[in-house]
Amino acid sequence: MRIEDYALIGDMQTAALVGRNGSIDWLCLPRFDSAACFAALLDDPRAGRWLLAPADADATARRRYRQDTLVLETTWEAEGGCVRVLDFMPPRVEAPDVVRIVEGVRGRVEMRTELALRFDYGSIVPWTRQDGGELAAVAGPDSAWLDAPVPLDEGTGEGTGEGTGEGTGVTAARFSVAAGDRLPFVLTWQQSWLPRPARVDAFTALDDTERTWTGWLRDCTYQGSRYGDAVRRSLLTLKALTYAPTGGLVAAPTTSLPEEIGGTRNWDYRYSWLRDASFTLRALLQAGYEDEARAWRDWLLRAVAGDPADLQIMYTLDGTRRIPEWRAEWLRGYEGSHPVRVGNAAYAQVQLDVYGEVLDCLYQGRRAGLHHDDAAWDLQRALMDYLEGHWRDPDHGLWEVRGPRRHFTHSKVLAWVAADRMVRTVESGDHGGPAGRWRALREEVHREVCEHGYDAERNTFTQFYGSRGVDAALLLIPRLGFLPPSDPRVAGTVEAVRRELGRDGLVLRHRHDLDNLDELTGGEGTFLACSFWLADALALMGKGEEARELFERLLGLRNDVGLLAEEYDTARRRQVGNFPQAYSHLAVVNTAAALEAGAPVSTTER
Ligand SMILES: OC[C@H]1O[C@H](O[C@H]2O[C@H](CO)[C@@H](O)[C@H](O)[C@H]2O)[C@H](O)[C@@H](O)[C@@H]1O
Repeated sequence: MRIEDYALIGDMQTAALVGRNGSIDWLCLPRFDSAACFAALLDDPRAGRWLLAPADADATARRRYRQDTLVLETTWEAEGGCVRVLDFMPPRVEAPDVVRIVEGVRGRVEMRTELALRFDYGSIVPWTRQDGGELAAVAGPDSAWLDAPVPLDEGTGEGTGEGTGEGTGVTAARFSVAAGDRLPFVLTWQQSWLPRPARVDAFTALDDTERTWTGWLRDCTYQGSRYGDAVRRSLLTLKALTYAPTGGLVAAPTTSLPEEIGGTRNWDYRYSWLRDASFTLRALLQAGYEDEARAWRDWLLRAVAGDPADLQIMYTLDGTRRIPEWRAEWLRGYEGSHPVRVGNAAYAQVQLDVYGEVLDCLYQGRRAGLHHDDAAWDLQRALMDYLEGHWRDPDHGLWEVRGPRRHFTHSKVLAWVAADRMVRTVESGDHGGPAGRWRALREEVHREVCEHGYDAERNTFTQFYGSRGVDAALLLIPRLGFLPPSDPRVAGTVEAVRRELGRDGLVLRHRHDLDNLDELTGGEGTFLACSFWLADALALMGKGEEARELFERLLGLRNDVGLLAEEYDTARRRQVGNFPQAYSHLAVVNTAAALEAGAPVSTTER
């Protein structure tokens, strides 16, 4: 199945991907970054999945989310009639649950279900048994129960013709659903040494789940009407990527969905990047969500506590610093794209832009009315002190290139942002600090960037000092307030990005074939967030019509339930990269808000 054939359900601690064919092919329990118990997404059904669909192979499905919720509703037209399946994960009380309710709509439809639990990323077939009328499965630290309203044929699954079958630990059932029937299936997980958690009533859980999501969205202050639906779906998606117990945020709930089909640029995004989280929080703040911003700020204070020299660009959801990267060699990868990576070695990289991202986010939070205590300001000062001594260092840049460190122009621009936001905070009278020194630093960084990061002959800022390439991140220059949109260097850079990185109207983030940027082979799709940034830059430059056209084209790339991956392959016309990706969804919110307000404003003007 294509990446866009999946929909997301989640409980703000983990998430699952449900395929258009009724199969849940990805689920990590109990947390986003735990091992997957369904990993068919990255291999085939033998790596674990849960299918629930009409037995009729020619049945057709229509999907949507119920109102403003994460309850997925799939309506099947099949031989004999019509059925509806509701898939969701209720707000977590004791343990994670996946609930699937089958509702007969018309006539009588034959259904089938096949459950193949495969703990530890598809590698462990649990021991299963019938226990008090339900299926119980256990292996090592994991146990799970399937509470089903129909008799289950345990261990003798009929097989799907796709690799699962008798004797391979597939639990299956066939049953029929008549109009008016409502059949609830509940899968529950628990650590294997603990007793079975209390049973969840599926219908009560449905009400609770709907109430939770619609209640959350009721607090949204976003006013726009033209793009309101898209913005609400993106906000819900961003919220679904937050880890409620700590306030951390994952960049995406998946690992190793490839940036190029069949390629090797496959990464694990189930961690909290300071950059992605800062961007996300600015988008949520813009829509009035202060609680999330406050929770993340507290997460940040805990995660980065200590010496600012030890600041990492990413952490796990609980703030753990070490995220070793390894390969799940037994998984073939999405459509053969291997390796499948777990963990992310980028945690040890130096990416100096992160300081500017965090300081900008905290500055925006304060402007939005978020109360800041002295601990937050002390942290900001410590980060700024560190940056003052290190902004001249080479780094790996925001694209995390796995090659030598360089003087990335975007990283230096963000050093300017850091100094600028600190100066503005002092000027606003909120806090005290050496504003004069920071002002001088701001000047110095600006001068250096304009001297070394700009190629006058080509009239463009360059990816790094002396580089032949450009970088789509430079589209942010006017939005960040580094130069006004009317500056000819901004226009020149936007032109250069379109010329050198443009693909069918969208943009790559950079080119891999110039300057030996990294040691990896193969390419990647156009980067969706950067394509939104192009729309922002165009609007700022007074090209509102072009910006709107591009934005609406980007909205058209969302799947049938409004979701976007990280990238889009314009040649194959399909989404690529991890899915759904916070970067892409927060860009929907930011660009929509800016376009609906007339034209985007720089983050300093908001
Ligand atoms: O493709 C290169 C890099 O891709 C990942 O980084 C990207 O994802 C991060 C999370 O969304 C984002 O913060 C960063 O800007 C992106 O470039 C991956 O994590 C890296 O290891 C990889 O080198």
